[in-house]
Amino acid sequence: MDINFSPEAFTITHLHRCPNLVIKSDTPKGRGVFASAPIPAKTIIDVCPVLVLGLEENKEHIEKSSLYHYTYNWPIPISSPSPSSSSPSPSGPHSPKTETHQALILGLGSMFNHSTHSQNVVWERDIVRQIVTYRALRDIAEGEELCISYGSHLTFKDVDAPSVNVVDEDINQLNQIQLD
Ligand SMILES: C[S@@+](CC[C@H](N)C(=O)[O-])C[C@H]1O[C@@H](n2cnc3c(N)ncnc32)[C@H](O)[C@@H]1O
Repeated sequence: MDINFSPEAFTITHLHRCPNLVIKSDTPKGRGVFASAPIPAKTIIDVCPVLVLGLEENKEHIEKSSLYHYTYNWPIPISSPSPSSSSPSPSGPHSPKTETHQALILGLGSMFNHSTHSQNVVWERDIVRQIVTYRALRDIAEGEELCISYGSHLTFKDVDAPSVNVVDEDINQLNQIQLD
């Protein structure tokens, strides 16, 4: 049977993965992605498909499993309220409303560790295609770890963080992971 690969027949997402990468195990952050050769700024590191989770399955199953540490916020556009609704949107009348789901990022996306001060990889979500593209933020030297930012609410103790006395409030902040 012939399959029609013309652009009109499918939504095509072109994939790229930078070849200059290795995974190192047993680092202080667990496994991590490292450069096996220099990577110039703006290089596409990986294009990763995502698995968007339902709110219920995330709460009932994923949050209770080790997959919890591999999920990231994923905004889903929701339909706007009826024009007769009297309550204005807090972010303005024309802002699209979203519902925050969680998504499991496939490919290398789930292997990038967090760095607050040495982040060298940025990511971009494509909500419609359900893709995250990772790019080098600057030139990355051979041997350097490739790190993204998970944001400020971490679920673990950041091994890169300067050693200060952690107060209770800081510990409370370690209870949620999010990318933005
Ligand atoms: C998405 S996974 C990253 C891959 C993971 N290191 C592995 O071995 O599968 C997120 C987990 O990596 C670890 N991690 C990431 N960044 C870290 C950091 N800065 N300090 C300590 N642990 C980190 C934490 O255990 C976190 O829950």
